Amino acid sequence: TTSEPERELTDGFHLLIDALKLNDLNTVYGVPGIPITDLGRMMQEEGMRVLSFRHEQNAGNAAAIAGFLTKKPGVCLTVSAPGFLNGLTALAHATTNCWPMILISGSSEREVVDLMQGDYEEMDQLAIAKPLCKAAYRVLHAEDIGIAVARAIRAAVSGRPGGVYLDIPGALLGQAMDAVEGAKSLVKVIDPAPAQFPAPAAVERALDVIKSAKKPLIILGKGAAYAQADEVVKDFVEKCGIPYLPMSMAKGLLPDNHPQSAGAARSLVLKESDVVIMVGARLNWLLSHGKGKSWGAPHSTRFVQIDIEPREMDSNVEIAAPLVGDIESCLSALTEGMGGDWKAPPQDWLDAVREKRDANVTRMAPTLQNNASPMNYAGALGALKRIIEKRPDAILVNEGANTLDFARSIIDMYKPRKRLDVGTWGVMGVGMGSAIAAAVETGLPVLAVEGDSAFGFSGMEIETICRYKLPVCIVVFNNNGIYRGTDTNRSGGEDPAPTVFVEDSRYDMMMQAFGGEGRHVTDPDALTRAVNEAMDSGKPTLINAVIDPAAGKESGNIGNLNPTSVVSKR
Ligand SMILES: Nc1ncnc2c1ncn2[C@@H]1O[C@H](COP(=O)(O)OP(=O)(O)O)[C@@H](O)[C@H]1O
Ligand SMILES: Cc1ncc(Cc2csc(CCOP(=O)(O)OP(=O)(O)O)c2C)c(N)n1
Ligand SMILES: [Mg+2]
Repeated sequence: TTSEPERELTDGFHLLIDALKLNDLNTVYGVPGIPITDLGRMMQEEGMRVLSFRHEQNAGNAAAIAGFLTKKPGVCLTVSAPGFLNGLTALAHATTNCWPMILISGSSEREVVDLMQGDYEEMDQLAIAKPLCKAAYRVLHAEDIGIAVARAIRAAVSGRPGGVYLDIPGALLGQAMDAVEGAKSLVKVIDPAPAQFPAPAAVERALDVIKSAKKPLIILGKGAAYAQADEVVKDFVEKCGIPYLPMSMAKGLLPDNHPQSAGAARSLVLKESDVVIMVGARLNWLLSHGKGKSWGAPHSTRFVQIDIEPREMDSNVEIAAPLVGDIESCLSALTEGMGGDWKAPPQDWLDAVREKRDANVTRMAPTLQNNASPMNYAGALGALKRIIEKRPDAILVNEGANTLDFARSIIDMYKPRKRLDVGTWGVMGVGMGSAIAAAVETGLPVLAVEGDSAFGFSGMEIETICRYKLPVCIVVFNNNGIYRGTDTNRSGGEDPAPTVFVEDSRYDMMMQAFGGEGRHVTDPDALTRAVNEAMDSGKPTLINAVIDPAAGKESGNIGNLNPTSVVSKR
């Protein structure tokens, strides 16, 4: 009898790897452990880049930012239960910011979880993930891995991008199947984020509203940055001649020193504009929900809103001209519809905006040139502003309260997707994950400007940065505390106030512990020298920048969001 030729087999491990690689997902951010330790080793063996972190939240934040920067889902890989939960915060953060990300977590077998029999790191992860992300799937059979990965990719990048959870029970990885059948089960996703064209009637309506404006304003949001339609955005803004306000992570879509930039005249343009064109930006808390004292009289502003998500319209205030579609398609249609005889906005409006902006810039300029020691925010950030001006390709990561708010207005950006910060939530702890992903995905130098509290959330990843020898220069604005370093314990007791840290701590010495470069500076000139040296060397560097503990203010610019007690102290 002629024996059957040995059938070649594949298994869940290899099908998952092949499915990711087939779809050009070759980088994974994660923390190893049961049941995915060998998966990470095999990914590396198959030529994927596997970056191993010290905490899954930072790996997830890296995957989230990778999604924002590349328009492909960033992939985070974790163990079950606690590892999954650590990654889930980042998955929810990605979803809140409309960035594509896939969290792949190992999990326990269904039969044990559903009977709650107490497995190692047991948790009903799929159920827990569902409400916190855009889509969540579980795979039970090896032959379904191909379609599951395809679904996860399409769910992450189509329409409004977001986070997707993919649940991988341990036993799935070991499931074997015929290699030929396995290869046939894989799916290369076709056109996962299709262009979505606006309806011609919606374009007409929007143009009519814009034409009627006496004081128009464009607000560019991080959706416009994410879209990577940079030339289309620039052409639209310059053709219509309307002043624009970039939201934090949209800075650099046009250079912040562009003649139409109204960044330094934010208060005036929000209050005075009569038509506002939202481009990939939401009227959420960051824009006072489109109402109240930051804006003109109630219902006096008419909104044109460009967004891929139809349900975003009327979320906070009435939208006079909803334009549903992707940024590129919508702006191209508007630009085309403007035709050749488009009238620029009234000159008195353009003059008012420009005069206000230039007056504010002129008033601020001298404060940015001070060499005070210990430093204040303006002096330290003035130095970093001048460095970024000379290094427009560098990526700036930024988090903190005062460290965030002052940097956002002081450090101009000149190119798209160069400023990575706390996003829609205002969440602390995204710094090191963002810095690692920025360096890995772009190969460009990264300057991370961190409040000392913000740095503390993800600071252990400086070992990760040293281990992968990433070109990241971290500047810790050390004011000995959260918002300030001068708070005192109101009870008069021994313990320090909840918002202060050890005095004169030396974060630079932490970096030296892992072989990185550590510097300690107390004035802007020394800060300038240290940052330039770090960015020229490309070596992992941490600069401990001493900031006057009294220089900050509670919660930076958003202290008003804090509830206050009306009960007098007993
Ligand atoms: N390619 C795209 N085309 C159109 N809208 C997009 C695209 N990508 C994301 N968006 C939308 O952009 C908006 C981003 O808003 P938001 O995160 O509030 O920005 P910002 O905080 O900068 O104002 C979201 O409502 C999202 O649906
Ligand atoms: C996950 C999470 N936990 C707490 C908080 C609340 C917060 C907002 S800003 C901030 C740190 C501010 O201090 P820092 O030293 O970084 O900056 P500076 O003002 O220059 O001194 C905290 C703790 C948030 N936003 N997210
Ligand atoms: Mg601080």
